[in-house]
Amino acid sequence: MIGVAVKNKPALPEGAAAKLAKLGSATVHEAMGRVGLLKPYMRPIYPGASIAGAAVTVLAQPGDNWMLHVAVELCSPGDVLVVACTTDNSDGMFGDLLATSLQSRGVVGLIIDAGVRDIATLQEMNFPVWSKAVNPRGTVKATLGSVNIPVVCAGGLVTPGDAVVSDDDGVVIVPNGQIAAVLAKAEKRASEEEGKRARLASGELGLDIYKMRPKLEEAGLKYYDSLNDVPR
Ligand SMILES: O=C([O-])CC(=O)C(=O)O
Ligand SMILES: [Mg+2]
Repeated sequence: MIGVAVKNKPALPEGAAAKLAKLGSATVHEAMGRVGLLKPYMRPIYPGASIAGAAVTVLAQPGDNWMLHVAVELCSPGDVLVVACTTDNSDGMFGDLLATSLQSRGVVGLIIDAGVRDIATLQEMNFPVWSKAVNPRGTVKATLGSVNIPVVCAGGLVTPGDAVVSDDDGVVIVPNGQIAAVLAKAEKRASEEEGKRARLASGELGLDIYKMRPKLEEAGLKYYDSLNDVPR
């Protein structure tokens, strides 16, 4: 689907973005049933950023950032721009000028399965980007793609209005219709982790907390006092 720009998309449930950002990509991905992650080559351009928001999607052509300019107008406060390419590309499609434009519309970050440049300025601006590459190589504005259609970005399906959760660990996509259920599961998981963290900090072993000893024994694990005692 090329040459299409869709103006509207579903909103996130009220308050979901802040909760998802706080829970983080690892907990949200586990709560989804260990799915939803983009490929781990998608790295933040600086550490410490943690965002969640509604996806505005772009399908761009390699070496061409024309559709990013089309997308800016279709973004609303709290959105995250998600850029996929019709074929593999790592050119520097995005920099501080486009970021200035997105920030003026309240966009909280960019996920791009291609390259980004001007990263020192992006860090100063507090505009986080997760990308495949950092690359000063510039792009043209010559070939149509699309905005706000379903795209595959870094191996993950992203539909406009899905929740994007990104932090130092990576990027996870939560389909819009699953957000409430995933939030409930993720919050339960986070509170259970708090209890576990306190027990581990006090020196209790995961082996005991998770009742692993009988299963390890059943699987055949044997302890020896010294390497010399091991039959061979
Ligand atoms: O202008 C471009 O093509 C990308 C860029 O560097 C910017 O947005 O600052
Ligand atoms: Mg620039």
